[in-house]
Amino acid sequence: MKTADSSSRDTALPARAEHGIAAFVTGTDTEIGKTFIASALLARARLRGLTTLGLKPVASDCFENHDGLVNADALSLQAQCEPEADYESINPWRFAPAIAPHIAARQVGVNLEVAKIAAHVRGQQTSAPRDLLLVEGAGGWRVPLNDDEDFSDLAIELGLPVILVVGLRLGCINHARLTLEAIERDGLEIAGYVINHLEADIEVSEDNMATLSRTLRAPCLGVVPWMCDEDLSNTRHAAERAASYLQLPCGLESRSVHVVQE
Ligand SMILES: Nc1ncnc2c1ncn2[C@@H]1O[C@H](COP(=O)(O)OP(=O)(O)OP(=O)(O)O)[C@@H](O)[C@H]1O
Ligand SMILES: C[C@H](N)[C@H](N)CCCCCC(=O)O
Ligand SMILES: [Mg+2]
Repeated sequence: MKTADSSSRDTALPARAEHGIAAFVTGTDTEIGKTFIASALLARARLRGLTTLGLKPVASDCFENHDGLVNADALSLQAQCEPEADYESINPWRFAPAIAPHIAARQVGVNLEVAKIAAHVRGQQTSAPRDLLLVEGAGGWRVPLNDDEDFSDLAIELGLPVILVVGLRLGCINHARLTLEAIERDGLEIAGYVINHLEADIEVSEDNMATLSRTLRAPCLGVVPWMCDEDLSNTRHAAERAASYLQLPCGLESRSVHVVQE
């Protein structure tokens, strides 16, 4: 049984997005919560009855499992895909070392190219269209893919609006402002930013957040608290919990309704 938002019970099917929304997820740095927030946004969409797909087209820091080389980010995004998506389509380019992807690729003789990666993403959009598609980069906005192209060029080639995840720590105000300036200068729409707490409590966090809100001229899609280890042990549950602090981008929030599975 399905229930509409604000706990009023309603068996009607959720309002579906008229057109799918796709966005590129970048961050103020590496390890600041892009995957965590992207997974939470996908979880929010899924819980509202929308179809979802999360892609991590290029990943370094991969490990071997029974399926071969896999990456934790891609697995986290895969867990939020509705309907399910196969691993290969989520993360076709994967490299073991936990280093910058262009260097990891070069070490094994692979040249990462925007045109090929963009073609893969477009192929997914066409063959498996979803209400919400999120494409996660790696590290920050200007991380290279090769000697001439950056992850930002991939977002530009795809013409995707950008979601900026701001990892709340000392230094993030500068990183967030510079990143938004760069995205604007690159001519892309900013779908919004998310403030993600990287510690239980940082000094003057309210003042930092007020400064971010004053200086980042973009919609704030949410402020996600630091979650303790017990909450993170189940990644699907953690994403669903974080989802409650977020709004979906690009008008998707108002085009969907909360659905509770019984
Ligand atoms: N709000 C939070 N509460 C608790 N842990 C968090 C939170 N946000 C992120 N983390 C943890 O911080 C680590 C880094 O987050 P995440 O992997 O999402 O970073 P990233 O920006 O995607 O990194 P990369 O550049 O490697 O893709 C992960 O272990 C994640 O579970
Ligand atoms: C391995 C790591 N966690 C990320 N996936 C890749 C981060 C690349 C950062 C490159 C840089 O800006 O120096
Ligand atoms: Mg990540």
